[in-house]
Amino acid sequence: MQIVRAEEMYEWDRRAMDEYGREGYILMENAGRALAGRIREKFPKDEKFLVLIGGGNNGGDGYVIARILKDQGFDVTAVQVVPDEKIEGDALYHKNVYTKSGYDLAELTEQEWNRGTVVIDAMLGIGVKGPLRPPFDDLVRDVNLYGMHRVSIDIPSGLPADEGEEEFEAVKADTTFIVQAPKLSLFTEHTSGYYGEAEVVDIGLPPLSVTDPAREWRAEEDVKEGYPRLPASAHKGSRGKGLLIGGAQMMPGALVMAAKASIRSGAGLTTAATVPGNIPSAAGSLPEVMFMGTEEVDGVISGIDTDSLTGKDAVAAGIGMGRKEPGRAVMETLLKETKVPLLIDADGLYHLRFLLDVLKEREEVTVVTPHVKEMADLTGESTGEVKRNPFSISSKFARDYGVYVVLKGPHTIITAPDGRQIVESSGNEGLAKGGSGDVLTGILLTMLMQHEHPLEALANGCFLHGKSAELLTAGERTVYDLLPTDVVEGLSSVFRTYIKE
Ligand SMILES: NC(=O)C1=CN([C@@H]2O[C@H](COP(=O)(O)OP(=O)(O)OC[C@H]3O[C@@H](n4cnc5c(N)ncnc54)[C@H](O)[C@@H]3O)[C@@H](O)[C@H]2O)[C@@H](O)CC1
Ligand SMILES: [K+]
Repeated sequence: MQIVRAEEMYEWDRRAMDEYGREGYILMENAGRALAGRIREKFPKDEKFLVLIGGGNNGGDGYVIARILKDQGFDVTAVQVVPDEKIEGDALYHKNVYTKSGYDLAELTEQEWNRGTVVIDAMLGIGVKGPLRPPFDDLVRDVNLYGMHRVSIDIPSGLPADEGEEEFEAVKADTTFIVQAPKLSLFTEHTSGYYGEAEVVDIGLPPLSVTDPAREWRAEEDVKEGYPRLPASAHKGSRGKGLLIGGAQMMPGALVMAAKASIRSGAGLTTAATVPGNIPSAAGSLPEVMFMGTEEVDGVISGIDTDSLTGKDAVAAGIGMGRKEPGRAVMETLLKETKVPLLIDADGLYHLRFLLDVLKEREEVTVVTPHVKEMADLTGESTGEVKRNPFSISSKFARDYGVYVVLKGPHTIITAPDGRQIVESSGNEGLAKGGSGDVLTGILLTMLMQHEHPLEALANGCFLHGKSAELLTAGERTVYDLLPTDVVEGLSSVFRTYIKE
């Protein structure tokens, strides 16, 4: 499903009207009808609806919804919250249809606030700009104050559609019925909570009017269809030979988790390169993995034999390797000498910020997998800026350095060097734990070896990781006790449920 900025949504509407012959009032009728249909399915007939109608096309949707619910015998009070002269164009057309149907508009009194059980918020849509002006400022506060179920149309009134805005006041919806396509603010941390339970409603735009915004929200079906199948003749070479580099004397666990995740997600052969002192214990717990000692100074990796890169299908580096000086030279060597996809995570990202010019020179596929803080450090932005602008900041970094970016969070945003983006939303707060990222790195290493396109590889890898957590917490585990190592074991259920034919 495509994710749009407000201007892209307007462009779809414009194309539908100007190029594909749909009059604006017909689009509005279709939108309102589809939305009313979902409201009808969701709420029983004994609810008392209070529809708040604003002055733009969002209000126009409100008029259609109020009329259709009344046509169907629902108890609806409709209130136009702006003066008559503000209602124009398609919204005015539908206001007239509403009144000609014999339906009244009410004044918004204390009694109406108290009588309603469901408020339909059709006050402001994606056209909101700047701080709320009267009467919307008070109305938004009132909607949030009264104890009705709050249903927002398209977007909670007052909420920006796009990323970036820091200050706003908005309806805190319980349910939002989004028109046609999710907007960016559904995915940014400071705004997503306002949507409540969000559902996208298809309003039937002509398919040709829908242009590709190059931003996609992944659904389970996409993963199932796109996942590469293993040929019956699969051997370890066709599943991929991966190299993981990381771990320091005091941090053996990260590499062990990543290596285990890599083989559990289907790698043909995984080699783990780490400081020699860690190998006996790690090898004991992972008999399927090959181990290789690196050069070592003060308990951290200080050099790697570049021959070990030969014959590998992908390399992942940086987890648990520490931030001491010698690591930087190791990362520099890897950036220069790795001729296959190279994934950089964790402490590797710390070193990378001093090696951005080397990164820019690198020609082969490179993947960085930062969380918000690491992204902030890489780009020099504050964490607040990254949280508010995850789409554009990822996109800029990906384009500037020609890399794939996996910006990890409740909605992970995966960006290709050409700016194409996929949002993967599976997973839950049980994953917010040390070690989760290491497991993801192991999975992504395997995915990079098995998929033709890195963007697909990364999206599917994030899906496996997130779904594993979801399936586990739907069963024996909870978000409190879920461990990264459980997520590795949970991969079996994800493959069985979603991938296996
Ligand atoms: N053909 C179309 O145009 C369609 C429009 N749709 C609906 O139309 C909406 C967008 O319509 P509009 O572009 O008219 O925009 P809105 O309905 O979001 O709002 C525009 C109105 O809000 C006022 N406003 C903006 N910022 C304000 C602020 N800070 N304080 C107070 N008032 C403010 C403006 O003066 C204007 O009257 C979508 O969200 C969607 O609900 C959908 O029905 C799909 C079809
Ligand atoms: K709204």
